[in-house]
Amino acid sequence: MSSECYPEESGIAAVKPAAEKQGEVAEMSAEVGAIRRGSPMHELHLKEFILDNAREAVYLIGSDRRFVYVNDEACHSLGYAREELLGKTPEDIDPDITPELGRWIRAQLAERGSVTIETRHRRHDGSTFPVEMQGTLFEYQGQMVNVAFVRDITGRRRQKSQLELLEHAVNLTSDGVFLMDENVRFVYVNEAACRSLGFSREELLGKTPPDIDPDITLEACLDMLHAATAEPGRFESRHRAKDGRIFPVELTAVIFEQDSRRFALTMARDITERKRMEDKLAAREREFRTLAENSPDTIARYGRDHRRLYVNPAYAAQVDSSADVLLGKMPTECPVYANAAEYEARIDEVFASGNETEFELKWANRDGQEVCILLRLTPEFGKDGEVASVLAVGRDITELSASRLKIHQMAFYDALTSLPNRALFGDRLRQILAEASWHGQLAGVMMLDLDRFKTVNDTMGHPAGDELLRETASRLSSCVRSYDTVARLGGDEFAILLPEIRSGDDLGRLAAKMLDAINRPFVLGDKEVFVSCSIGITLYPADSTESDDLLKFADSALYSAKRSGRNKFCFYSRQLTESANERLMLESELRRAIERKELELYYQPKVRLEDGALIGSEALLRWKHRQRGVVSPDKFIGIAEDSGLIVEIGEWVLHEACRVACAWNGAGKPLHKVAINLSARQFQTGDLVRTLRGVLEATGCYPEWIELEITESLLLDEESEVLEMLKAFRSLGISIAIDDFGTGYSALSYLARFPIDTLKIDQSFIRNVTTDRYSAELVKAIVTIAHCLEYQVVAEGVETEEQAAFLKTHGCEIAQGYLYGRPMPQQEFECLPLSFNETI
Ligand SMILES: Nc1nc2c(ncn2[C@@H]2O[C@@H]3COP(=O)(O)O[C@H]4[C@@H](O)[C@H](n5cnc6c(=O)[nH]c(N)nc65)O[C@@H]4COP(=O)(O)O[C@H]3[C@H]2O)c(=O)[nH]1
Repeated sequence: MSSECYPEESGIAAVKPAAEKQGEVAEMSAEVGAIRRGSPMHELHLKEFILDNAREAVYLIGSDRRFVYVNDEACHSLGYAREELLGKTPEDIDPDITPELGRWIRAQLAERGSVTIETRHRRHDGSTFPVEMQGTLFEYQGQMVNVAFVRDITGRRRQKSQLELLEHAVNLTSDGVFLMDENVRFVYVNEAACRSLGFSREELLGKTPPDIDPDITLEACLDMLHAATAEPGRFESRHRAKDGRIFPVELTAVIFEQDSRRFALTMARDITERKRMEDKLAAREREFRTLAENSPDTIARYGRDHRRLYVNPAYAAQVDSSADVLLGKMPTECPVYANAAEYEARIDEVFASGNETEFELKWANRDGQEVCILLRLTPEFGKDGEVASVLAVGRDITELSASRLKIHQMAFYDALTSLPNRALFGDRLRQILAEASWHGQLAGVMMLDLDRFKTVNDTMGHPAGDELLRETASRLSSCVRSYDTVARLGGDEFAILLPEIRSGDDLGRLAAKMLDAINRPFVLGDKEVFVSCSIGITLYPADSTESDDLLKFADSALYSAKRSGRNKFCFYSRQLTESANERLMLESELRRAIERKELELYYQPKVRLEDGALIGSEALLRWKHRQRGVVSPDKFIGIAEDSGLIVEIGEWVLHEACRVACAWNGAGKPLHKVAINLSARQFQTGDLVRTLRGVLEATGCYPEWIELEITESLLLDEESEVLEMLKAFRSLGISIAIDDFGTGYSALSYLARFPIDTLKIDQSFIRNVTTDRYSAELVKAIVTIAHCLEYQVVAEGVETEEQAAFLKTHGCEIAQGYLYGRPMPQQEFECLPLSFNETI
């Protein structure tokens, strides 16, 4: 809108009238006036014809501001009949003419003779449309006449707004837009083009590309314009800004024709930042190459198809190959890695996740040695943000891996047998219990130890002991399934973990199999050795769900197996635990029993069956506990043996028994032998002979006044040492009795080799001797064999006269049992008669 002729706020554009048109219209209007006032008819018709066929609407406005003439176009464009329009005023058809505008138009006409404005006209149906109205005022025959030519500018307005929209859009792009005519002069540039070069639009228009591009000539531009096809071309060049600054640009040019004229449209993008990034990338790539080529670590780059895109010299050297061979190959192709498939899977993983990962790659080198490489796979991202390649950096950790394995082996495996050790067993146990709990499965834990390991170790030496352990480990392992665990906990103690079992019976069967396996002879050096083992078994979850408890329970079951004669297996029961706790308590109290003088010896008479004479006694230990009362030896001797307290207690017993033997023997008195029980543990200290000698000396007891009672198992367990000690006792003049004969191995063969004087038939045979034929026959056989070997026979647990009579009849010399008296204190014993013939 031009502000020179109309107030801006009116919103109506005023346009200067063309001078020629002004003259023509004035003349025509004058003619119209003349016609009305009686000009010749043909002229009148001609002029009316011209006006009615004009493209513009024509209104002739009289001095009273009413239309005195309108042409056809005026009627047509407004939808009125001529009669309807004539007599109307401009305000009737123009909704925008306010009184103020009307005054302004009139003033313009009065002052300048003409006025052009853009306004709106309203049709008969009420719709409006934009128009350009040109009014001219002139005086005709003393009258002021105004003729208005009105043109519908709807199309022009639309075109204009489209152009404005286009311009706005072009200005929004950050790329510079240059439109060049056939002389490659800029005929249009957008704001971005001005901004990037620092020129105003006016400065740029009319310039040519060489004015802003130091790398191009006008001739080249013209050649391009005239030679180029309509296909857009893209190339890089440089632009020079108004201040002389030169910067890189990417140009996209397209040539087109319009109204037979050639134009070139060029879009220019400032690529300073991109170039900087590319330079930076190139520098980084150079840097990477220098580092990679000189790195002692192996470096390889992989594409999405697992094929190598790059390998550094260290890589080629390590696999003893060359880049030519390695490039383009996949890990599964070359070189042959043990876990190449995992390698490729890891590459896929990095491509998919975009995260780096690490793993150990193993392969055999040229010499067949296993090489271990720690590989780190790192994603390399492309411009699109996607992983473009994966970089694999490898470090040789063969030595580290070997020492790590060794440390692991040392920490979790037993060096001698290579079995898992206690720590690993504990770990696996916890893990298996967690799994068993999740899957609702049963599991078994066994504790096993060898019954005669100490003997082998002591008599055949440690190398033989080691061999025995190794062979035991191998036999046990061969008894179990691959997913069971056999561990060596220390010494001759083994533990077995058995997941996924069906029932306790499975464990029983397996334990029996293990007993058999260990019972087979072991060849140690050039000797054949027979060993047995004891096994304790506990069951998850029946016995406990806690790993520590299960170990403890298996241990107490093992103890129980040992107590019940060895070469056996035993299941854990709650009673076992309770008795174990009880044992622990008793053990601590037993330690104080001697100093508190709670121990006492009772004596049970031994009677010669032939004449009923009291010929001796057996010293039997009693513990008079402050709270518990008299504690039976069955309850505490075992504890004393296991804890080692038996050595001290045994010495006290020897002292006490010898002291009493002195009292009951001597001048004028018949011989009274006091039998003293010795436990196997006392033999193991090695000091027993010296101790006994010392006691005899200290008490003044004669060796023939005492007899030592040992069990058969002692003869089996500790063969050579025991034999030596027994010989020493014999040489001192002390007699030896085998206690509880018949309950153990009853292997008579060994008896002959030991210096034994007496066999004591176990009371279990005597109990039924008169009622059970088998017991009777057995007792008779024992008596016969004993006599053959020149041993004396003592029958234990004689409770009835019938039993005594049977024994007497069958040649048993001595009897002991409640029939003659229960074990009793010394004073009470001293009141016994010297012969039982009359009393019984
Ligand atoms: N039912 C029945 N039992 C009879 C009869 N006659 C004797 N007895 C019991 O049979 C056991 C015989 O002792 P033992 O076989 O040497 O078996 C002994 C022995 O092995 C051990 N013991 C006792 N005192 C000592 C000791 O001072 N040192 C060692 N190492 N062991 C001892 O304790 C075991 C048990 O001793 P006690 O309880 O005193 O039990 C004694 C005795 O009281 C009878 O007619 N009927």
